[in-house]
Amino acid sequence: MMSNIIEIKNLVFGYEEDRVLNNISLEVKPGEIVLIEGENGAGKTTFLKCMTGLLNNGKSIYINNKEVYKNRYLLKQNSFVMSEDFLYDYMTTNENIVFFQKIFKEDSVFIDQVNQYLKDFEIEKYKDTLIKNLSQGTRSKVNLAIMLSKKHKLLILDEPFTALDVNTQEKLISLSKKYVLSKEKAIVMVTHIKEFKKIATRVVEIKKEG
Ligand SMILES: Nc1ncnc2c1ncn2[C@@H]1O[C@H](COP(=O)(O)OP(=O)(O)OP(=O)(O)O)[C@@H](O)[C@H]1O
Repeated sequence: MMSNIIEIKNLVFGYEEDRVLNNISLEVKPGEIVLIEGENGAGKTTFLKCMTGLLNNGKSIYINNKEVYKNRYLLKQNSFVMSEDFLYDYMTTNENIVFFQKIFKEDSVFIDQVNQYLKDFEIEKYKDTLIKNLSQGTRSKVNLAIMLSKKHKLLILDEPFTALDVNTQEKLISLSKKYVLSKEKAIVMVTHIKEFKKIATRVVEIKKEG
């Protein structure tokens, strides 16, 4: 029996009084690419943020049969690319990489891997540039290089392509296919890009409340 990478059990969440997510459950297995669909405002981003622990403190989210709430170290196996990144504007690309290595408690393999992605994405020349001076697309690539290099079992993607060129989109798609084939990692994503939707192994719809 393959164990789940993550389980969401009866998740209920609302920002104020109104519920956005009402009793959502989902189990994700290694090798799956789950596409989350739903109309605008249905709660797709909210759902992904609950999965990452950015909202709701990890309540109702289970990794290794333990609730992330009170066991936040479990989040270590998640990596996520959301519409906003967490890069520091007044540090260079390189300084951000070293900073995130510390935050994620990664070893030197992490640095080598990020540098390889910088090469693959053809943005090596921006290593000593302040993040605030990068174009949106280059910035997204730096973030992606960092997040893909973090050790993870689950990659959470919320419209990661908005600022990415077709070349980088293709690289991310072929990387994702490897996740499916190796059956070691999984992806949960929200995207409107057709090419990326095609590689989903499952579609889950979130319905708007009320
Ligand atoms: N920070 C917030 N504070 C209060 N309400 C919020 C906040 N973020 C989102 N909402 C509300 O929660 C609901 C779900 O929003 P969410 O962004 O999760 O939907 P979505 O399905 O991702 O939408 P879209 O397809 O438009 O990106 C919406 O009614 C939205 O107005």
